[in-house]
Amino acid sequence: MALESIEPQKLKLYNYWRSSCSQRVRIALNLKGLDYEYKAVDLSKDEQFDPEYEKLNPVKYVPTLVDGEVIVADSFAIILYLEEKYPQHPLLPKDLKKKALNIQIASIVTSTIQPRQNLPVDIDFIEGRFDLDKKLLWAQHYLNKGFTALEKLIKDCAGKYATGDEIQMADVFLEPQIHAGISRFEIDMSKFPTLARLHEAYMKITEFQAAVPEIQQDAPTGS
Ligand SMILES: N[C@@H](CCC(=O)N[C@@H](CS)C(=O)NCC(=O)O)C(=O)O
Repeated sequence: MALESIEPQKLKLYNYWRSSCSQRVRIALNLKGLDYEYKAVDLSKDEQFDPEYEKLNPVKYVPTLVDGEVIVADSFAIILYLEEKYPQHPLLPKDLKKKALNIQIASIVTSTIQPRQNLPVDIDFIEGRFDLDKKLLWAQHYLNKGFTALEKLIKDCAGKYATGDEIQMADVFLEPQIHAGISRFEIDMSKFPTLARLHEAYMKITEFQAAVPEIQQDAPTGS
Protein backbone atom coordinates (compact mmCIF):
# COMPACT_ATOMS: atom_id res chain seq x y z
CA MET A 1 0.00 0.00 0.00
CA ALA A 2 1.36 3.42 -0.90
CA LEU A 3 2.33 5.46 2.13
CA GLU A 4 0.17 8.48 1.24
CA SER A 5 -3.02 6.37 1.19
CA ILE A 6 -2.67 5.51 4.89
CA GLU A 7 -1.62 8.95 5.99
CA PRO A 8 -4.50 11.03 7.34
CA GLN A 9 -5.40 13.89 5.04
CA LYS A 10 -4.38 17.30 6.24
CA LEU A 11 -7.21 19.58 7.34
CA LYS A 12 -8.02 22.38 4.91
CA LEU A 13 -9.30 25.72 6.13
CA TYR A 14 -10.91 27.98 3.53
CA ASN A 15 -10.61 31.39 5.09
CA TYR A 16 -9.66 35.04 4.73
CA TRP A 17 -7.01 36.91 6.68
CA ARG A 18 -9.24 39.71 7.97
CA SER A 19 -12.34 37.67 8.73
CA SER A 20 -12.97 37.42 12.47
CA CYS A 21 -14.95 34.20 11.91
CA SER A 22 -11.86 32.72 10.24
CA GLN A 23 -9.60 33.98 13.02
CA ARG A 24 -11.68 32.07 15.61
CA VAL A 25 -11.15 28.84 13.79
CA ARG A 26 -7.43 29.49 13.32
CA ILE A 27 -7.13 30.02 17.09
CA ALA A 28 -9.03 26.79 17.85
CA LEU A 29 -6.89 24.80 15.39
CA ASN A 30 -3.72 26.25 16.90
CA LEU A 31 -4.83 25.52 20.48
CA LYS A 32 -5.60 21.94 19.53
CA GLY A 33 -2.22 21.66 17.82
CA LEU A 34 -3.78 20.78 14.46
CA ASP A 35 -1.79 21.48 11.34
CA TYR A 36 -3.88 22.70 8.41
CA GLU A 37 -3.60 23.81 4.83
CA TYR A 38 -4.42 27.50 4.49
CA LYS A 39 -6.80 27.97 1.55
CA ALA A 40 -7.29 31.68 0.96
CA VAL A 41 -10.71 32.88 -0.23
CA ASP A 42 -10.24 36.50 -1.23
CA LEU A 43 -13.35 38.35 -0.08
CA SER A 44 -12.03 41.56 -1.63
CA LYS A 45 -12.31 39.82 -5.01
CA ASP A 46 -15.69 38.18 -4.25
CA GLU A 47 -14.14 34.70 -4.38
CA GLN A 48 -16.75 33.53 -1.84
CA PHE A 49 -19.29 33.67 -4.68
CA ASP A 50 -17.32 31.29 -6.89
CA PRO A 51 -19.70 28.40 -7.77
CA GLU A 52 -16.99 25.88 -6.82
CA TYR A 53 -16.71 27.44 -3.36
CA GLU A 54 -20.49 27.55 -3.01
CA LYS A 55 -20.44 23.73 -3.18
CA LEU A 56 -18.52 23.82 0.12
CA ASN A 57 -20.34 26.68 1.78
CA PRO A 58 -23.93 27.16 0.59
CA VAL A 59 -24.28 30.54 2.28
CA LYS A 60 -21.10 31.77 0.54
CA TYR A 61 -19.22 32.90 3.63
CA VAL A 62 -15.85 31.99 5.10
CA PRO A 63 -14.71 29.93 6.91
CA THR A 64 -15.17 26.35 5.77
CA LEU A 65 -13.25 23.37 7.12
CA VAL A 66 -12.60 20.25 5.07
CA ASP A 67 -11.53 17.22 7.10
CA GLY A 68 -11.25 14.32 4.64
CA GLU A 69 -14.81 13.54 3.61
CA VAL A 70 -16.30 15.94 6.13
CA ILE A 71 -17.11 19.51 5.11
CA VAL A 72 -18.14 21.91 7.86
CA ALA A 73 -19.22 25.46 7.03
CA ASP A 74 -19.79 28.07 9.78
CA SER A 75 -17.20 28.86 12.43
CA PHE A 76 -19.35 27.81 15.41
CA ALA A 77 -20.14 24.46 13.80
CA ILE A 78 -16.46 24.01 12.91
CA ILE A 79 -15.28 24.70 16.45
CA LEU A 80 -17.88 22.32 17.94
CA TYR A 81 -16.83 19.68 15.39
CA LEU A 82 -13.15 20.14 16.28
CA GLU A 83 -14.02 19.92 19.97
CA GLU A 84 -15.58 16.46 19.52
CA LYS A 85 -13.23 15.05 16.93
CA TYR A 86 -10.00 16.37 18.46
CA PRO A 87 -10.50 16.40 22.23
CA GLN A 88 -6.97 17.62 23.05
CA HIS A 89 -7.02 21.03 24.77
CA PRO A 90 -10.77 20.91 25.53
CA LEU A 91 -12.49 24.23 24.94
CA LEU A 92 -15.69 23.46 26.82
CA PRO A 93 -15.51 22.83 30.57
CA LYS A 94 -17.33 19.88 32.19
CA ASP A 95 -19.03 22.17 34.71
CA LEU A 96 -22.47 22.85 33.21
CA LYS A 97 -22.79 26.44 34.40
CA LYS A 98 -19.37 27.36 33.04
CA LYS A 99 -20.06 25.50 29.82
CA ALA A 100 -23.32 27.42 29.31
CA LEU A 101 -21.47 30.69 29.99
CA ASN A 102 -18.86 29.85 27.37
CA ILE A 103 -21.56 29.10 24.80
CA GLN A 104 -23.48 32.24 25.75
CA ILE A 105 -20.37 34.40 25.20
CA ALA A 106 -19.67 32.72 21.87
CA SER A 107 -23.28 33.23 20.84
CA ILE A 108 -23.29 36.94 21.74
CA VAL A 109 -20.28 37.36 19.47
CA THR A 110 -21.75 35.33 16.60
CA SER A 111 -25.35 36.53 16.77
CA THR A 112 -25.38 40.01 18.30
CA ILE A 113 -22.13 41.52 17.07
CA GLN A 114 -20.44 39.92 14.06
CA PRO A 115 -23.39 39.79 11.61
CA ARG A 116 -23.87 43.55 12.08
CA GLN A 117 -20.27 44.35 11.22
CA ASN A 118 -19.84 41.97 8.31
CA LEU A 119 -18.07 44.23 5.88
CA PRO A 120 -18.22 44.99 3.09
CA VAL A 121 -21.05 42.96 1.68
CA ASP A 122 -23.89 43.04 4.21
CA ILE A 123 -23.31 46.62 5.32
CA ASP A 124 -22.94 47.78 1.72
CA PHE A 125 -26.20 45.99 0.94
CA ILE A 126 -28.02 48.02 3.59
CA GLU A 127 -26.31 51.21 2.47
CA GLY A 128 -27.41 50.65 -1.11
CA ARG A 129 -31.02 49.86 -0.16
CA PHE A 130 -31.72 52.39 2.54
CA ASP A 131 -29.34 55.18 1.72
CA LEU A 132 -27.62 54.68 5.05
CA ASP A 133 -24.28 56.41 4.90
CA LYS A 134 -23.31 55.88 8.51
CA LYS A 135 -22.06 52.33 8.26
CA LEU A 136 -19.28 52.78 10.83
CA LEU A 137 -21.89 54.03 13.34
CA TRP A 138 -24.09 51.01 12.60
CA ALA A 139 -21.24 48.59 13.31
CA GLN A 140 -20.13 50.55 16.38
CA HIS A 141 -23.64 50.51 17.83
CA TYR A 142 -23.72 46.71 17.84
CA LEU A 143 -20.12 46.34 18.96
CA ASN A 144 -20.78 48.63 21.93
CA LYS A 145 -24.04 46.85 22.74
CA GLY A 146 -22.35 43.44 22.63
CA PHE A 147 -19.21 44.53 24.47
CA THR A 148 -21.33 46.15 27.22
CA ALA A 149 -23.13 42.83 27.75
CA LEU A 150 -19.91 40.81 27.60
CA GLU A 151 -18.13 43.11 30.06
CA LYS A 152 -21.02 42.72 32.56
CA LEU A 153 -21.11 38.97 32.08
CA ILE A 154 -17.44 38.33 32.68
CA LYS A 155 -16.16 41.08 34.97
CA ASP A 156 -16.86 39.05 38.13
CA CYS A 157 -16.05 35.57 36.84
CA ALA A 158 -12.96 36.24 34.71
CA GLY A 159 -9.66 34.91 35.94
CA LYS A 160 -6.55 35.04 33.78
CA TYR A 161 -8.97 34.46 30.90
CA ALA A 162 -12.68 35.09 30.27
CA THR A 163 -14.24 32.34 32.39
CA GLY A 164 -11.38 31.36 34.68
CA ASP A 165 -7.69 30.54 34.53
CA GLU A 166 -7.94 28.18 31.54
CA ILE A 167 -8.33 29.20 27.90
CA GLN A 168 -11.80 28.10 26.83
CA MET A 169 -14.27 28.58 24.00
CA ALA A 170 -15.27 32.07 25.17
CA ASP A 171 -11.68 33.24 24.68
CA VAL A 172 -11.55 31.83 21.15
CA PHE A 173 -14.62 33.89 20.18
CA LEU A 174 -13.78 37.03 22.17
CA GLU A 175 -10.31 37.81 20.87
CA PRO A 176 -11.14 38.14 17.14
CA GLN A 177 -14.11 40.37 18.00
CA ILE A 178 -12.00 42.60 20.26
CA HIS A 179 -9.28 42.74 17.60
CA ALA A 180 -11.84 43.83 14.98
CA GLY A 181 -13.34 46.36 17.41
CA ILE A 182 -9.94 47.98 17.90
CA SER A 183 -8.38 47.67 14.45
CA ARG A 184 -11.40 48.22 12.21
CA PHE A 185 -14.18 49.92 14.13
CA GLU A 186 -12.43 52.44 16.40
CA ILE A 187 -14.02 51.11 19.59
CA ASP A 188 -12.93 52.86 22.78
CA MET A 189 -11.82 49.88 24.86
CA SER A 190 -11.37 51.99 28.02
CA LYS A 191 -15.15 51.47 28.49
CA PHE A 192 -14.53 47.71 28.67
CA PRO A 193 -11.59 47.20 31.07
CA THR A 194 -12.01 43.44 31.46
CA LEU A 195 -12.13 42.90 27.70
CA ALA A 196 -9.14 45.19 27.24
CA ARG A 197 -7.17 43.23 29.85
CA LEU A 198 -8.08 39.93 28.21
CA HIS A 199 -6.94 41.23 24.82
CA GLU A 200 -3.51 41.96 26.29
CA ALA A 201 -3.39 38.49 27.86
CA TYR A 202 -4.31 36.79 24.54
CA MET A 203 -1.62 38.68 22.69
CA LYS A 204 1.00 36.96 24.88
CA ILE A 205 -0.13 33.48 23.77
CA THR A 206 1.54 31.90 20.73
CA GLU A 207 -1.64 30.21 19.44
CA PHE A 208 -3.48 33.55 19.45
CA GLN A 209 -0.54 35.47 18.01
CA ALA A 210 -0.30 33.05 15.08
CA ALA A 211 -3.97 33.67 14.18
CA VAL A 212 -3.74 37.47 14.04
CA PRO A 213 -5.19 38.72 10.72
CA GLU A 214 -2.35 41.00 9.67
CA ILE A 215 0.27 38.21 9.67
CA GLN A 216 -1.70 35.70 7.60
CA GLN A 217 -0.24 34.64 4.26
CA ASP A 218 -3.00 36.37 2.24
CA ALA A 219 -2.85 39.67 4.17
CA PRO A 220 -1.68 42.57 2.03
CA THR A 221 1.81 43.69 2.99
CA GLY A 222 1.75 46.64 5.34
CA SER A 223 -1.81 45.91 6.56
N1 LIG B 1 -22.07 32.48 10.99
C1 LIG B 1 -21.00 32.46 10.04
C2 LIG B 1 -20.74 33.87 9.54
C3 LIG B 1 -19.65 33.88 8.50
C4 LIG B 1 -19.37 35.29 7.99
O1 LIG B 1 -20.13 36.23 8.21
N2 LIG B 1 -18.23 35.39 7.30
C5 LIG B 1 -17.85 36.65 6.74
C6 LIG B 1 -16.42 36.98 7.12
S1 LIG B 1 -16.22 37.02 8.89
C7 LIG B 1 -17.91 36.55 5.22
O2 LIG B 1 -17.61 35.52 4.66
N3 LIG B 1 -18.27 37.66 4.56
C8 LIG B 1 -18.33 37.70 3.14
C9 LIG B 1 -19.65 38.14 2.62
O3 LIG B 1 -20.43 38.72 3.39
O4 LIG B 1 -19.90 37.93 1.40
C10 LIG B 1 -19.74 31.86 10.69
O5 LIG B 1 -19.57 32.04 11.90
O6 LIG B 1 -18.95 31.21 9.99
